[in-house]
Amino acid sequence: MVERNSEPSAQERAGRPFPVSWDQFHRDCRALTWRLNEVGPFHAVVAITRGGLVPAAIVARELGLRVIDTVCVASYDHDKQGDLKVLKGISEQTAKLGGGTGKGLLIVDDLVDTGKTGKLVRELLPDAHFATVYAKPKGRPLVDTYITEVSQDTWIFFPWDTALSFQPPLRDGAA
Ligand SMILES: O=P(O)(O)OC[C@H]1O[C@H](OP(=O)(O)OP(=O)(O)O)[C@H](O)[C@@H]1O
Ligand SMILES: Nc1nc2[nH]cnc2c(=O)[nH]1
Ligand SMILES: [Mg+2]
Repeated sequence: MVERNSEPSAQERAGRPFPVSWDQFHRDCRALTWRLNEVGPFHAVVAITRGGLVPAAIVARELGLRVIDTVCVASYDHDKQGDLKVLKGISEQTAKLGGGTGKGLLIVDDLVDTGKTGKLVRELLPDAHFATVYAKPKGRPLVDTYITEVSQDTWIFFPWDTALSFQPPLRDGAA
């Protein structure tokens, strides 16, 4: 565990682990697309980096969309949330497709937690449709479409951040 000072990280505060496999993530992204298919059509997908890139690729593939842009945001340093910074906004071409307000654009992220990232991107593109795969209660009101809600004290472990590892048997003190 990376610990930089004595303050507990967001991950430690969350406590309840929710590991997601590639298979599960793919299934959840497909389920998200089923819902989005009823809402569209969309002109383009806007992925919130970096976590939004993976679901954005799957959703774009399923919806037949080939224009994919990014809003690049830096906030959590591993698992501690600092000030939000927009490192890159959408291109002029994508902004035009969204009529300046994001209408007809589909913003995709892996999850909303506190909602800070979602709020910032919604301010940039108020009329866009915002979809995430997972949602925690604080951020949920910001999202138009999501698949699975988890409690606020859950920490989601994504497959690109994790690896298979040995677990000791319950008898030997495993949690
Ligand atoms: O609702 P919030 O409390 O703002 O948290 C949600 C954001 O946190 C994670 O991204 P992170 O900032 O960790 O960066 P990453 O996508 O580059 O991993 C996640 O991918 C969301 O974008
Ligand atoms: N991986 C991961 N990143 C997050 N960023 C904010 N909340 C979470 C979470 O539950 N899991
Ligand atoms: Mg992110």
